[in-house]
Amino acid sequence: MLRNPALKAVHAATQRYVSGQVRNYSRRALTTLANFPDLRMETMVQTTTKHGMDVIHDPLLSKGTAFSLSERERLGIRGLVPPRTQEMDKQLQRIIRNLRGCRTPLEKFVFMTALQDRNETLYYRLLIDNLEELSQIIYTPTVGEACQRFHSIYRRARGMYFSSHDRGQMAAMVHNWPHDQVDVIVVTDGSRVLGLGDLGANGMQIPIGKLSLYVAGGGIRPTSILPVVLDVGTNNEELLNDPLYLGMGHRRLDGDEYYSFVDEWVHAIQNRYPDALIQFEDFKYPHAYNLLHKYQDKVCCFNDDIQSTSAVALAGVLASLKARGKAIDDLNEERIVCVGAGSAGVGVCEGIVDCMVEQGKVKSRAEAYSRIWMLDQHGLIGNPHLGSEETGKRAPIGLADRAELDERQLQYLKKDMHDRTNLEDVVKAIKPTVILGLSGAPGVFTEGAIRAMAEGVEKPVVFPLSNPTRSSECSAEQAFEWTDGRAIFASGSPFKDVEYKGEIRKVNQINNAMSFPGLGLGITVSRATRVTGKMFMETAITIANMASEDQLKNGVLFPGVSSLREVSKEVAAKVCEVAYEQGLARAQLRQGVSLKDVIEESMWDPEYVPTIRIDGHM
Ligand SMILES: O=C([O-])CC(=O)C(=O)O
Ligand SMILES: [Mg+2]
Repeated sequence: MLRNPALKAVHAATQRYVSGQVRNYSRRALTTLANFPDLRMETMVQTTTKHGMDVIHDPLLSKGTAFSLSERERLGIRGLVPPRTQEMDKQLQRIIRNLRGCRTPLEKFVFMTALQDRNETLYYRLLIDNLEELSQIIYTPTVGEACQRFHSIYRRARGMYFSSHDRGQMAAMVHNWPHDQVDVIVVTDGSRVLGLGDLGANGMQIPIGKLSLYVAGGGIRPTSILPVVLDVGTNNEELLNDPLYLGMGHRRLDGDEYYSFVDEWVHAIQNRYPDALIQFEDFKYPHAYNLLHKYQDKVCCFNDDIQSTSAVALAGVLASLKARGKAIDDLNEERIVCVGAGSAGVGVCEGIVDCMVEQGKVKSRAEAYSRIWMLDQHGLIGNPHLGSEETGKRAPIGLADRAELDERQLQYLKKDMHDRTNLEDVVKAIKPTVILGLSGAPGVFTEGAIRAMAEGVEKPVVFPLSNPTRSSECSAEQAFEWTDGRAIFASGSPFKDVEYKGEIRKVNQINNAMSFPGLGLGITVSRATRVTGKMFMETAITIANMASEDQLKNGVLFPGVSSLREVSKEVAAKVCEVAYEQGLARAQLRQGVSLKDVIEESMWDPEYVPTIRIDGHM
């Protein structure tokens, strides 16, 4: 069909042009490129109507000092950059040296942002080649600090803001975004940024960081992503009183006003980008759930904190079963304590319950719920009508009104235990095999609780999953110390491996970053119309099966962040498979080409490609 001959013709034209055989780029090839924008990537050229400084100052076009002499000529930038053409490897050397010279993680963050604003190709090359080191800067944990300081370190526009004074205008505003093709949108209202609470419009760094991982880890193109903040105000007094704060200076909208605001935005986006995947990020409970339920059957969307966190936590628990010599479908035999009853906590536990039901070893959903003990900031979600005398230590009475618990949280209510029983007493009573932290409350995994857990089981599974590092429920060192080195450990933010009595103990990172880039890639490639629970369940199982026997024996549950592109390919292939199975995929399967090959081909890889200047009349 059109594709192959067209591809070949454009290739040949590029060759002739780049090698200097012809002065002008073939008009025919240009017309093809103009008509089929997708070909630009496959044929490894970038086209532009820009000229001179406009080329240099466009981070999507700029190659810095790497423009070839003939490109400098064609693009009118001869003399505007230093004379020596420097290849990417030399640029990387310089950048790395400067980056490592920064004193603090936040300085590195500012440095990386500046690079992204100058030259995105170089930024993504650097990120991909140093994912483990740099994801800790542009993503968790440093991104947390960058959000807290957003209004002090702000330099340059990126992403879109829709604020309370934009009501009625959003459908028009979306057209201000400069790209016609958008595949993935990450949106936050900044109401619960990681475990740091309400940070209002400062939350913008989160969508930006997540989308950088979509590009670096999932091969989505940098022109096809859109970071968004819905600025519905903030209840953070410090920000409200800070004259440098950049968001709306009023308290948060709530109730109908809030939901109709979000609704206007979703409609506006759907109007211009009907196929884009929308990732809801860092919305507080219960808004997170309500929005998910409102839109998940109507729009291609998901909630990262509820669903991706759930998939990776489930993957961790399943892999830990293997690491403990059990079968992956023995999940129903676990006793799981979950500290945290917000969007992430409830999401993770629902994922575990779904999986138990799917595995078919529980008689009912209620039985699956009975295997999980959930605590919120006041203690166990238990029975308020049991006598209170003999429970021991309890949270101060009167702090909480249990009426605030909703149907979802109440599924976990334990009738035979006192309401608000503290963690240590819960652990002593039930001897959990797994403890999950999704509370955002630093240090809530106390020494007493973890030691009590280690008394009850041979290999305690300890997963403090709150982000960033300072919100972690305990540190890796503490977990190994308190369990005599026996813990199987994973945290949401990275910790270094721990040396315990002369031996290395492995630290795993369970972060939704293992899941969302692959999911987005799978959705984009299959052009799926919806995101489904089955996709997340299969994602979890795929990730859980990635570690080798040897790795599992050594406490490694799955590959680390440095293998994110590999993990994403596997996840994407699975997501595609489910999309076709469920009849949600719109992309045609290509005869004789495996899904994995299609996925691999479609992943963007940051390399400099010839820049072709076209005139504005094309
Ligand atoms: O951003 C992260 O590291 C994971 C996440 O979604 C959260 O903690 O809210
Ligand atoms: Mg999040």
